[in-house]
Amino acid sequence: MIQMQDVWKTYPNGVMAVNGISIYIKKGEFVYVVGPSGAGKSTFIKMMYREEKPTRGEISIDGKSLSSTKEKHIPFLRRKIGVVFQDFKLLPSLSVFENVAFAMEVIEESKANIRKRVMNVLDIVRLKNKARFLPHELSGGEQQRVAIARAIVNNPAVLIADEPTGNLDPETSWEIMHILEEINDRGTTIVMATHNRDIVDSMRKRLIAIEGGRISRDEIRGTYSYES
Ligand SMILES: Nc1ncnc2c1ncn2[C@@H]1O[C@H](COP(=O)(O)OP(=O)(O)OP(=O)(O)O)[C@@H](O)[C@H]1O
Repeated sequence: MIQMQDVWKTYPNGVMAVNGISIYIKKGEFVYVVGPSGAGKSTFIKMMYREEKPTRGEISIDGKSLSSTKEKHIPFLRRKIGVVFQDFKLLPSLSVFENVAFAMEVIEESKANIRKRVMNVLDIVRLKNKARFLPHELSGGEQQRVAIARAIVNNPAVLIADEPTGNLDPETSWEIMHILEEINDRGTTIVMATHNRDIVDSMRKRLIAIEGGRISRDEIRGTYSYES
């Protein structure tokens, strides 16, 4: 599903953020990415959705190489990948429904089908009853649930989450995790960078630890064990 072969990333300012990472993530896996601040976690996952390009090495998603994908085909590739951020990134003047519909691939879709699909994903994140609300009328956890709905509306093969619980209290973080687990149960591969020790240690999943831009641990049901 996701393959990286000896991937390196040096930023233009000379910072060597990722230094020779090779991994294979299978379809349907749930993978935590942990490590100290500045270890290279965000850079590692940004390269998966082509927000950053590797300086060296090969990345492929679903057998398709990211480096040989032409710029004009990047949007098609991105549709295979949904992304969720720590700070939600919702459009403030659009309702919950519109935020999700806006992200939907709508070529040759009837209005009724768009509505059906949007309401279906709002149901998955348990926000059907708030479809008309604006983002500022929602709690942080609800906003993150909208962001998750938006990320899965095109039915991506992979959902990438960069510290999705970073701005949320523990109880709300757990709600988000249960939703991500449900989405994973439906077959979506999930890669999640996190500093949340409790979650990692309770929901034991594959764990990739990054330190100094390299993989320091790759465990089937790993524990956090970092100073956070
Ligand atoms: N756009 C950029 N330009 C230059 N350097 C960058 C850029 N983005 C990140 N870096 C540097 O690359 C290194 C790795 O950063 P990255 O954001 O990948 O770490 P991280 O593990 O996600 O950290 P955190 O847990 O604090 O989010 C850091 O030294 C950081 O300062």
